Amino acid sequence: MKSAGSRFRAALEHNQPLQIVGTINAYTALMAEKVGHQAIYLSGAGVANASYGLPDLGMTSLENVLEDARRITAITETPLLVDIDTGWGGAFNIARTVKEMIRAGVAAVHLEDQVQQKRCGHRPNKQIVSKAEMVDRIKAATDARTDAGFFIIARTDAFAQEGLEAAIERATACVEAGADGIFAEAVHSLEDYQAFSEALSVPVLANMTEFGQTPLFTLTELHRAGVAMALYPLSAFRAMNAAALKVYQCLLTNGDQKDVVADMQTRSELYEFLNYHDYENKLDELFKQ
Ligand SMILES: C[C@](O)(C(=O)O)[C@H](CC(=O)O)C(=O)O
Ligand SMILES: [Mg+2]
Repeated sequence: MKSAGSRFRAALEHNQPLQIVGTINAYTALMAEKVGHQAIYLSGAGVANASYGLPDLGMTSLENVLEDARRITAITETPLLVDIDTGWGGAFNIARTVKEMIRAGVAAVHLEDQVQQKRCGHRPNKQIVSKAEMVDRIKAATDARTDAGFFIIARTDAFAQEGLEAAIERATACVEAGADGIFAEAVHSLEDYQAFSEALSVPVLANMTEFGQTPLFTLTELHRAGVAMALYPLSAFRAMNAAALKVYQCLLTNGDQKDVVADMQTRSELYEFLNYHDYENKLDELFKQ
């Protein structure tokens, strides 16, 4: 079996752009895999929000994110991209983060140039570290690779503060430092993506997060702009949250769930994704009366 990183590289080669979908937990990863997605994502915001009920402000740790990543890699071979925020510290911490991610069966990570007290990329008043410091982060990450296939994406949040040219310059420096891909965060237009992809020799990632700074471009539009990876970090999570809220409100208001049963995934659908019957048959076979 090829390493997770090599599987990610293969998926990237065969899908242009490669859709990378957020899977907030192991079960949603199973659903994404079974409907045919080739790459999945563990969002930093998602771990903070869903697993800890916290905002995406750099409050979760390496161990917190690893725990959620391991649950996903234990159940699916679909390559997983993980958001490692700022890498959780200096060069040695970043090296340890990369090694632990590889050990956990993760295929790829993105490491960003915000200060440790980071914010969501689509919020105002983000602060970034110097280009030199970001290059050091990337060098620490690429040097720590214990699997040559492991895919390291440098994310730059520089566009918001410093504009397109400076952001491309920073991205170029990250590529020179060994980054395998560039995540151009919170850019505004297809022309911006085009400029990144034309200037860089590595695949560019576009973040199609909803309710942010970037319009929700189609896959065809992104392809034309030279984008290689399209990320949907929290799309399913946002939809799940709205559905759950509706159920909680309905139970309170109506005193029963009849009005929302039609919105629910059925027991048999759930069992299908879980391969439930295979497990049950095995049990019957092993413990025949
Ligand atoms: C991609 C991201 O880093 C994430 O953690 O999922 C977020 C997504 C979001 O908050 O919409 C980001 O873009 O900063
Ligand atoms: Mg994030």
